[in-house]
Amino acid sequence: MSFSNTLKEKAGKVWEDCYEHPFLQELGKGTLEKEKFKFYLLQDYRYLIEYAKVFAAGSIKCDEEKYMTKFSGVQHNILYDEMDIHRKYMADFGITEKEAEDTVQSLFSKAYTSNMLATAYSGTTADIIAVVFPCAWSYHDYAKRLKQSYGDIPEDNFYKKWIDTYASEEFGESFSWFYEYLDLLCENKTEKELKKIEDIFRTSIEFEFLFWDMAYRMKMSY
Ligand SMILES: Cc1ncc(C[n+]2csc(CCO)c2C)c(N)n1
Repeated sequence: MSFSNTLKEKAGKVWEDCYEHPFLQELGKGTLEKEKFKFYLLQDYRYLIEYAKVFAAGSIKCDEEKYMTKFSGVQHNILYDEMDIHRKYMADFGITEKEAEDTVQSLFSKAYTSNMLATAYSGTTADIIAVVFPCAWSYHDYAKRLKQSYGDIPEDNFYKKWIDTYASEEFGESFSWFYEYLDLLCENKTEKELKKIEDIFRTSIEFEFLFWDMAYRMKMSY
């Protein structure tokens, strides 16, 4: 198994704790309270703006033209495609773009994106891939498993679009270069350096747990 593929196992229990979180399980069943999803949506919209900046940093630090294009492509996809899912759900809720832009980032979300941006500014391209990797990989993994657990998501599940988008093969393809590029960058790293990459990866998935939990409890702060 390649180094990148081992990271999920190495991250340990927290990966499964996210999947088992009531926010995701209720989303799969379609029973999640809409107020909770609305809270998530607005926080996630703000989160994605900060997250997109991490890819710009990746692009600046990247020496290979091929991957530089990939970094800037993901930034574009976040701002246009991914945030479009949010805009569609926001329209259902009657939320204006101005309201979304004016949303204050919660304490947990700020901590998460500050950690990502600190890594992006001070780290290497391998560190940058490691810090964003769990976001894409875990969403794809969880959405696919929700589909398996709850069967094909029925039309009347309000969260169908969300689940189907992240579970799609197209979405899986969009970040397959994370595995390839991280493995390439890690080829000659020492044990100590690899351990650092594992720590960065695990910290992000731990923040993912806090993000689900924050949304479920609709908590802005401690
Ligand atoms: C808190 C939070 N974590 C992860 C994602 C998922 N996500 C964000 S950008 C992107 C595409 C490229 O990595 C994906 C899958 C999210 N929306 N919100």
